[in-house]
Amino acid sequence: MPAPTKGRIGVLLVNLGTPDSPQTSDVRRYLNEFLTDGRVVDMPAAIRYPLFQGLVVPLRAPKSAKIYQQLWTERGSPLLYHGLDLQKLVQEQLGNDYLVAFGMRYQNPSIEKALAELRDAAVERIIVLPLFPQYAAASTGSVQEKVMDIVSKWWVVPSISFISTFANDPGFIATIVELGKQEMAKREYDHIVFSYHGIPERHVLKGSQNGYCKLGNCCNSYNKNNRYCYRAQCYETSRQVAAGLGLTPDQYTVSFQSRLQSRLRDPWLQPYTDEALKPFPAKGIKNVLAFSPAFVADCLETTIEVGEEFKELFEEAGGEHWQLVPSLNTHPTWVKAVVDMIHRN
Ligand SMILES: C=CC1=C(C)c2cc3[nH]c(cc4nc(cc5[nH]c(cc1n2)c(C)c5CCC(=O)O)C(CCC(=O)O)=C4C)c(C)c3C=C
Ligand SMILES: [Fe+2]
Ligand SMILES: [Fe+2]
Repeated sequence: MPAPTKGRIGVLLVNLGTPDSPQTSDVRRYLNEFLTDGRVVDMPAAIRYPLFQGLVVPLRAPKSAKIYQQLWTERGSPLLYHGLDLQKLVQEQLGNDYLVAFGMRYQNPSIEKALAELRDAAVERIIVLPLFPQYAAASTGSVQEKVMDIVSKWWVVPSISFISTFANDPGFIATIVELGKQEMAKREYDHIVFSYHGIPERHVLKGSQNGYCKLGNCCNSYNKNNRYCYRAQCYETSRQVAAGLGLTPDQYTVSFQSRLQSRLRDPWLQPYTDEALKPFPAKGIKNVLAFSPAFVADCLETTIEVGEEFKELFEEAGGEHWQLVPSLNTHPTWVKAVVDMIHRN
């Protein structure tokens, strides 16, 4: 009997999500879905839903909508169109043996729709690449949970694998180094900042395997004990990029941004970027180059928070030049890095 012909391999690229439009109603819908995810806000559901849907989101949505209006382009949200462009380029390079779909964890295009495309094409197996370089239970973990939730309800459950972290992937690092070198060729910088999306310290401790991670020196090396520790991965990405740029440890700072202020005042990973940059000018650091290596595409957290808000804070503190390095977006080295990760999987 002839062996069945080989099927196509399904690839699912997933990013976090963005509102359908910058109107308050769409931002509210997005934030409601995002902030009631138990992996993002890890409170009991009986408190999380009324607190966030009833109080936090209604207050936050109009303010966030104004920021999204600043970010929005003719093509819509950068996180979305860069994702769709990446999908197209990766598909072209992988060729017809693969089918590449793109989905968002929150809002659209949904993961349900993207997975249905792969199922309808009868792919042989599925490789899922959450587009978060450093594993966090709130980002990568949430995508994994959602994908497993959906696929587990299919009558035929295909083989499925996840690329859970690429914090030190050579192609990922090489792209950031290339982008950094381009900026460093234009002018001299006194200092480099690697600003990562923050998470509550509690999330790091909850994810600590064998009690290894204690928010101390444990994260200073990246090893089999802290492979999925978000903080250790952020340091690892920074070390690798710094090595590629020929920086010594005193020439760069690793810090964390975007903390969700709450009355609970639970600590997030520190130092906080907005606080870390303020003393720079007084120390003679007047020109700063800032990287956002937790994001593979430009979004609110890079363009607005790092590119505009931190720049303003830095200048208010006496700084002269604050420059954001653009995200990887569809840089050819990054597209190839994604293709290589899929081939290796
Ligand atoms: C890099 C991966 C991300 C992690 C980890 C993460 C954790 C996390 N985020 C929030 C709260 C918010 N994040 C928001 C925006 C946002 N977050 C990520 C990525 C990670 N978040 C991205 C790519 C974006 C940008 C989306 C875009 O449309 O451009 C927002 C919304 C913006 C706002 O209203 O200010 C919130 C809120 C928490 C609480 C958290 C971990 C616990
Ligand atoms: Fe976030
Ligand atoms: Fe750690």
